[in-house]
Amino acid sequence: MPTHHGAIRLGQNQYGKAENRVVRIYRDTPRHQIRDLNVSTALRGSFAEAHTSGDQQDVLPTDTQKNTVFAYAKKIGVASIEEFALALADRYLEACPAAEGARVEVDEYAWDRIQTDDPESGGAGHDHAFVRSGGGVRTTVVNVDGRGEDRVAHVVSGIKDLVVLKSTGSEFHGFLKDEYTTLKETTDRILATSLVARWRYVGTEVDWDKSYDSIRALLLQRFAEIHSLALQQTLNGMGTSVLEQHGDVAEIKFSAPNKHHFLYDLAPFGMDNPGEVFHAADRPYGLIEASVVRDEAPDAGNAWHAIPGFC
Ligand SMILES: O=c1[nH]c(=O)c2[nH]c(=O)[nH]c2[nH]1
Repeated sequence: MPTHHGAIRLGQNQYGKAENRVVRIYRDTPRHQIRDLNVSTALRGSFAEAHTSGDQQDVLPTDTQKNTVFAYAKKIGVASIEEFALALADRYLEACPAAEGARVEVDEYAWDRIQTDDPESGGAGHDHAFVRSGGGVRTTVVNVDGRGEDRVAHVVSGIKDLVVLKSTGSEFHGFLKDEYTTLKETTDRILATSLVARWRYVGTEVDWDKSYDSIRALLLQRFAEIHSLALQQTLNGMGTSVLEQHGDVAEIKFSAPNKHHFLYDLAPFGMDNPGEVFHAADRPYGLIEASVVRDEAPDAGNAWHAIPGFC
């Protein structure tokens, strides 16, 4: 048995209610609106006693955190996931004096109106029937430290599960080779990924929905436009465009599995295969992670606290 020296103490900790699935319907007119959320909350601060002696007097229960999410969906509504998360974080810090910081993560699932042939809808879709949209899950992670004059708020928003593919316009060649290299060089391959992108805002005076729609559209546009020499180069190009066009974004991080599509060998069946039939390999996948940052960006502080999956 090795001998270990030194005192043993409680390390970093936080606690909250994960994955509150709250759906807010706006039904003030016959044309309903929906905001469909997955909200996770966590408090950090002076909670040592809860872990050591088991004294819970400073602990705002996770059950209360959950109730607050649902109560706030009614009380203040969901103007945007960022506004909702910021309001919740401030509320938890007000309600729980021992908390020094609050982290609220919100995913939002988008719904489209179902298109019917009803002439009255004028092609604008049904008033109260929806179909879940593909095309990525909107995310935000809000961290608020302190209260009043000492309050510091960080917002990292993003998109995940954005599955995109180019059937040409992607090359990969000129790479380093050793005795284990078998990969063939190519000037025409499929490029596909399930993108996660998260970007950090400089402040909180942002038109959140507009900014999200614009960055999402820009990411897709640049993925389509950039003639890819590697997924790395595509990600850097996408991130650079976001920072160029959005002065309120300090940095953007990507995590992108390279969803390999291998040309299937049809020669045994006497057929050629000029980029037509592929095996979509599930795993292993190349995992490409990159961030693009603005030199003079303010310090990230706790902005990336407990966001896994990025380098
Ligand atoms: O876009 C790519 N980047 C890589 O680093 C890589 N490595 C590899 O085998 N294929 C690819 N494709």
